[in-house]
Amino acid sequence: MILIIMGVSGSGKTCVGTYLSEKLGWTLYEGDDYHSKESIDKMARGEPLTDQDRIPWLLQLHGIIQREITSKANAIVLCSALKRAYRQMLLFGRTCLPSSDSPTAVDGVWFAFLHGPFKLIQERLEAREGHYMSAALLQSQFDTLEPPVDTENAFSVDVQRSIPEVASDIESALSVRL
Ligand SMILES: Nc1ncnc2c1ncn2[C@@H]1O[C@H](COP(=O)(O)OP(=O)(O)OP(=O)(O)O)[C@@H](O)[C@H]1O
Ligand SMILES: O=C(O)[C@H](O)[C@@H](O)[C@H](O)[C@H](O)CO
Repeated sequence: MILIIMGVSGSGKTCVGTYLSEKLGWTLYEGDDYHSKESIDKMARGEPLTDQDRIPWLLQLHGIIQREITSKANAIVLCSALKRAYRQMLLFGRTCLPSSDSPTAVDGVWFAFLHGPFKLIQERLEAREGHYMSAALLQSQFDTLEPPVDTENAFSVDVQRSIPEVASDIESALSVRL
């Protein structure tokens, strides 16, 4: 089973993913670790990434997902995956381009979409310390976001709850899909 935890910056991907990885013993891949230095510097300057910035990053994560599927492992991948085309690229690599009109899924790969009100996520980002991503980029994240649809093997999780509760909601959603 591959769980891709997605959502805008500040939605809680790292906190919830780390909590779940430790609880379930699943391997955790933090998508931020695979951004280029140029992309990180760009975000640190308060500039949103473009599709071109994200493609090599998404293709790296696609390679990881493919490898984990082949080894029949359980793993958690943290990736904003804001656009449907990005999610298709995570699943199918370059072959998904141009993105098809009808998104498709891969058996055993699920997207947990962390969602919540702009103001709450903004407050959490503003309180976060030691991270290059500024709260000033949050609006561009919401502007770019295309919430996943059911045919993408996706489910939504409300982040207006504690980290353990959000994690428990993800576990419950997965348990009825296993
Ligand atoms: N459910 C929650 N309840 C309270 N605080 C939370 C919750 N989820 C995340 N936070 C806090 O919000 C901030 C952002 O969380 P986190 O870094 O996990 O988000 P992210 O989606 O990984 O962000 P990015 O994509 O920028 O890395 C952190 O300071 C974290 O402690
Ligand atoms: O797609 C993007 O714009 C980035 O992945 C952001 O969503 C992340 O929040 C960034 O990696 C900081 O962690």
